[in-house]
Amino acid sequence: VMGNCSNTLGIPPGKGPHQVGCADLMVDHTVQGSFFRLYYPCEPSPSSEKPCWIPSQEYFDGLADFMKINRSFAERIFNYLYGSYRIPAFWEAPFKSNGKYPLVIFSHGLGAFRTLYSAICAELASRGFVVASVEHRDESGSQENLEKVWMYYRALKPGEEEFSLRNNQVQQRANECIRALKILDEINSGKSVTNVLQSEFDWSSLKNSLDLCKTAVMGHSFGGATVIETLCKELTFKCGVALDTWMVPLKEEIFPNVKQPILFINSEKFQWAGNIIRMRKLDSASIQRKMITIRGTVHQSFPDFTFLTGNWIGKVLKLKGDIDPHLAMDLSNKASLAFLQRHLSLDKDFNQWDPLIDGKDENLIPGTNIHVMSHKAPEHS
Ligand SMILES: CCN(CC)CCN(C[C@]12C[C@](c3ccc(C(F)(F)F)cc3)(C1)C2)C(=O)Cn1c(SCc2ccc(F)cc2)nc(=O)c2c1C=CC2
Repeated sequence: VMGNCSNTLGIPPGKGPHQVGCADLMVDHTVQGSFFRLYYPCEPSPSSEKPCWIPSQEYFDGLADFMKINRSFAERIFNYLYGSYRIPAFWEAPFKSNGKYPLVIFSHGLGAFRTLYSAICAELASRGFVVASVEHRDESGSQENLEKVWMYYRALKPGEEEFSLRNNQVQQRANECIRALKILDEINSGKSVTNVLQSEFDWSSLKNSLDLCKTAVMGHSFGGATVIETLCKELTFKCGVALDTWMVPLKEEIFPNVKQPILFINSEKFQWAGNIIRMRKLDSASIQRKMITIRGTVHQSFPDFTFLTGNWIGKVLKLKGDIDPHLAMDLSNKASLAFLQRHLSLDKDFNQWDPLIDGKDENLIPGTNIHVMSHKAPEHS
């Protein structure tokens, strides 16, 4: 793990009643395996510490590759800027057994990895969800794999057809979300699981603690496309929350097969007409499909970076929008909680935020800010 991660400021902790713990599970090193970080309601445990936000140096290398910058230069920059941050959760704190919790599977964006959305995952866990943030092995992220051989983000080869690569990747990503669900289903029914990572966490303490009838899938950008692909493949997922979705990897012919409710939460700056038009093709008279846009946000307003960079650098690197990042994250999380309560039939008080699902807030736009010509292009065009 990294050096002195002294900075507990930065990423905001969950606002709900539960303390949050986190633990990593890697079932096996093959591509058939599964690797995710679990965020869960935990017993107060002063002895546990909050782990570093970036688990190991190789993640900085993965980020450097992704951003096409020199690795050693990036390592120095990232260590200086981000090396000291912790995530708002207690490492391997004892699981709080308290009835059955609903489950959310989270899918990260292109070039990202399982720890970068901890503000979202920790908030949900503090509200009484168990959240599995999957680490995808489709070479769209950076992660440890195959006996610690690293599979870095793979840039497109010249001439490689982006769509077929991305569609294959989104299928693999969906399968990884479904595998994580299956593994948690086995743990829930008391099956013992071997964790290839050194971990003191007692995974058997999760036995009978998940209500798998109340399962949702959530994701950012490429992870938003993964939400749609996963809903299509696995009906156990009752609904989806898609954050600033990148619709490019998806085949439109699967859209009629998606039967579950979806909440699209978009940033103001990332979206474009073609992408919105494809989201609109998922509109349905019979299945609830909602869309809201958060004023003053950018694509990176959803991952944790948005909290960790000073205003000046954050704006230049487009990691921050004009809106206060805490306010933007609050609106996104509360709208998500209200939508999850509605479609997982939870008996909580998240329905207090129902107006946000309809964009009723001064910092929200119902639907989108992108003007999409509503008429269809003439057939003969
Ligand atoms: C030139 C590279 N070129 C690659 C195709 C474009 C790179 N890019 C814009 C970036 C990510 C950026 C970023 C991160 C992190 C710092 C840091 F300094 F804070 F570390 C800075 C700057 C560079 C903003 C995106 O790809 C945007 N994006 C993302 S970003 C997900 C992510 C990745 C790494 C993170 F650390 C946090 C979040 N996920 C997607 O699923 C999709 C897209 C676009 C379409 C689909």
